[in-house]
Amino acid sequence: MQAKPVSPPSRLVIATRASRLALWQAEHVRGRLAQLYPQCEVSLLEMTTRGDQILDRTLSKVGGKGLFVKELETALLDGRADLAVHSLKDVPVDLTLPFALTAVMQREDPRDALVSGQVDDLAKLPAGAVVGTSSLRREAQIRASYPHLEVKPLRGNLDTRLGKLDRGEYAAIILAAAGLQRLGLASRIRAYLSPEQSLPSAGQGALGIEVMAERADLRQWLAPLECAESSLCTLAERTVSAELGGSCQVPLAAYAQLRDGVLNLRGLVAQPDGKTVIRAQASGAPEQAQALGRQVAAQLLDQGAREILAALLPGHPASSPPGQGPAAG
Ligand SMILES: NCc1[nH]cc(CCC(=O)O)c1CC(=O)O
Repeated sequence: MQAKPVSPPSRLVIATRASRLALWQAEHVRGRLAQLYPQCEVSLLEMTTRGDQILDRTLSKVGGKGLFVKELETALLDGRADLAVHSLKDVPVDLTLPFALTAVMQREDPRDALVSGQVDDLAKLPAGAVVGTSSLRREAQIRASYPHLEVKPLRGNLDTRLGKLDRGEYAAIILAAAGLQRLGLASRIRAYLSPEQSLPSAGQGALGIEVMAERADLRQWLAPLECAESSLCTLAERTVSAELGGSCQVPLAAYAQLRDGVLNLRGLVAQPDGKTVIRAQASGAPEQAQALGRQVAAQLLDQGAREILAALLPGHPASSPPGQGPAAG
């Protein structure tokens, strides 16, 4: 039986954070929707989230899970907005009913980027030079490769972070290439870090659209925004995070690529000081995205991630020996 066709929407409201990057992303979705549904009036509902307000501490210490997402979800719940646009890497892996991640859009550049007034390579910085990032994932990978550098926290939106670099507080900073490119700031990028140098975060560079799961109408309207390849790659990546507990208090990276019909997934767990870095990878059919994610997570745990997680997150299920945690879902 065919699904009953729904008439196109006459009005859609997009919930978004009010940062310049978030607004660019929401406008991007608005543009796509305007093309698909020319009769539809699409507007933005700008919101400030806890993640935007807390600037004095690193998010990992605040317990960052969903900090950029929660407020937008209240707008979906009470009907002020129909959809929320997120950077996928900020969307918790345990997002669950009544909400649903309904579309992952085509991923742009997933890489981390080096921004600096001084060098185009971290290796060229003198001992003790200060590198800015608040991501434990970036910090651990920098410390592992460049133990002579100092890593200091760097918070705030993109403009704030670049301002701090320009005022000389850091010799270099690391940011997601996608954010800089979206805001027309690609000229600030001095070098792109390869996945070998800095394995990206699960979902980095992709946008995710969240709705109330019950809105079947919306899910049908938004389906054309979905990118099958980005969806499979980020599903594999997010499965790694989910299996390892999905915390941003752990240096954790996962990056998948689809090439010639084969999905290749890499994962990494590290100690924040970079003294131990554990890597795993697996390849298979794209339909196996979730299985590959579980496989990479299991390899990481077996190779020592379990001890790292146990030290960083005492009592977490992923840190207990096999068989003692809850069944993986
Ligand atoms: N954690 C904040 C955040 N969330 C998404 C991006 C960049 C855009 C993206 O990855 O899609 C950034 C900034 C950064 O990491 O430099």
